[in-house]
Amino acid sequence: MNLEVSKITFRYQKKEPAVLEAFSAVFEKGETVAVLGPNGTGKTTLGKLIMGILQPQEGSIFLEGEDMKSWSLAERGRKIGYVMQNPARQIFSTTVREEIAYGLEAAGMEQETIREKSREYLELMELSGYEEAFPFHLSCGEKQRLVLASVLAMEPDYLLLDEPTSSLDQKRRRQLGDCLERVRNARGCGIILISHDMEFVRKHACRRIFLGGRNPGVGESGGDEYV
Ligand SMILES: Nc1ncnc2c1ncn2[C@@H]1O[C@H](COP(=O)(O)OP(=O)(O)OP(=O)(O)O)[C@@H](O)[C@H]1O
Repeated sequence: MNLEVSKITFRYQKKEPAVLEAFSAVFEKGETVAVLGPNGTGKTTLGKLIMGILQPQEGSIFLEGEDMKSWSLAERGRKIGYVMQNPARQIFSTTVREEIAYGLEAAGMEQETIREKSREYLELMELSGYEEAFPFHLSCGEKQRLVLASVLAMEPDYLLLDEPTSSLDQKRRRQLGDCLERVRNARGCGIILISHDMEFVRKHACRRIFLGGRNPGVGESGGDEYV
């Protein structure tokens, strides 16, 4: 059971150097893999390729052995919950309640289940009481937590989190870390964590992949891969 990125090459412009060249990686269910590297080394690009927002010029991405090339964004999104680097970009409803319910409704869940899941995940992200709030009036950290709540509520097989702690205070980072451990342990969720937050990575990642060569500030561990 895994998500396999196989020899992908991607460039934004034909004549420019490739951001990723023949890049391969395997992300197993039940493990948290951190994707690290200096600014501009292609971490967010890799996330967008996995989600199908970008298409590689070469190579393929397989989910449980199946090439996702022809999958729609929605099909990928049901399997892989994605929290963008700037989560405000993925909020489009006019209330917090509608935002979290949107994906659950699209997945055909009963209204009662939607209410229960919304309550559970808003509470988990400490957003109870914000149900009628206009999401664009929330603080950065609250928006990030709303997107996390919406994505977690879908209980996807994989989570792809691009800088999920960037707007969170220490307490919320800890809560997110605990929550990721829970979804990994309880449901065997595979977690891909794009992050510069080394404390968070050290604590929660089982394995680390470095883009753009070695990162001397980090210290090596047995499972590190340098690409
Ligand atoms: N839409 C785009 N068009 C052209 N070039 C782009 C585009 N998006 C990103 N790039 C370039 O691709 C390279 C990789 O960008 P990317 O955002 O994937 O890096 P990153 O490792 O996530 O960086 P950071 O750590 O700063 O978030 C950078 O040189 C960036 O300028």
